[in-house]
Amino acid sequence: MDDINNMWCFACGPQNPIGLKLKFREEGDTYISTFIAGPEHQGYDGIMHGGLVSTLLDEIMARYVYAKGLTAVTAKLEVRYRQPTPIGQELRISGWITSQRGKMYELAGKIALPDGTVTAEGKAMVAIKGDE
Ligand SMILES: CCCCCCCCCC(=O)SCCNC(=O)CCNC(=O)[C@H](O)C(C)(C)COP(=O)(O)OP(=O)(O)OC[C@H]1O[C@@H](n2cnc3c(N)ncnc32)[C@H](O)[C@@H]1OP(=O)(O)O
Repeated sequence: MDDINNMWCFACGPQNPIGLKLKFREEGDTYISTFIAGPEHQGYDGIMHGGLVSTLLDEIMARYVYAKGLTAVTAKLEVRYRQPTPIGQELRISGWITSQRGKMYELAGKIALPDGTVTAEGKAMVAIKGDE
């Protein structure tokens, strides 16, 4: 999982030509990204594909742990699709750590529209690989 190959991460790799190219920032104890889905990201017309909604949540949570310098993999992911996530609107994706026990972190995340409407919520268990 070296940084050269990580440049091809589907969600955040700058070299992946079909990737989502997410960028991140930390606000307090919350990790944030934004994304505007296009027609190529939809399932039903106008609605982002649920698998990609899951990808956004998976990424914001696991990558927050990775951003802390740890080699992190998602061990478990739960997604609640509250409302259809539209294409063409800026999505605010946020994630935060809720607990840690040994090598296992628990995180929560959500996706919100510009008006604050939450379209999806996630919970994840993120495991640290190796002796870190
Ligand atoms: C630029 C780079 C981008 C960085 C961001 C990355 C974002 C992408 C995130 C991903 O999508 S990563 C890809 C999807 N995930 C994987 O491929 C992970 C595959 N699974 C594994 O590698 C291992 O199963 C894992 C490291 C998660 C756990 O294996 P271990 O051998 O370390 O643990 P083990 O199975 O022995 O269990 C150790 C403890 O954790 C617990 N555990 C393991 N998996 C669990 C689980 N899923 N739920 C609950 N508990 C779990 C397990 O019960 C046990 O508890 P106890 O010690 O109390 O007995």
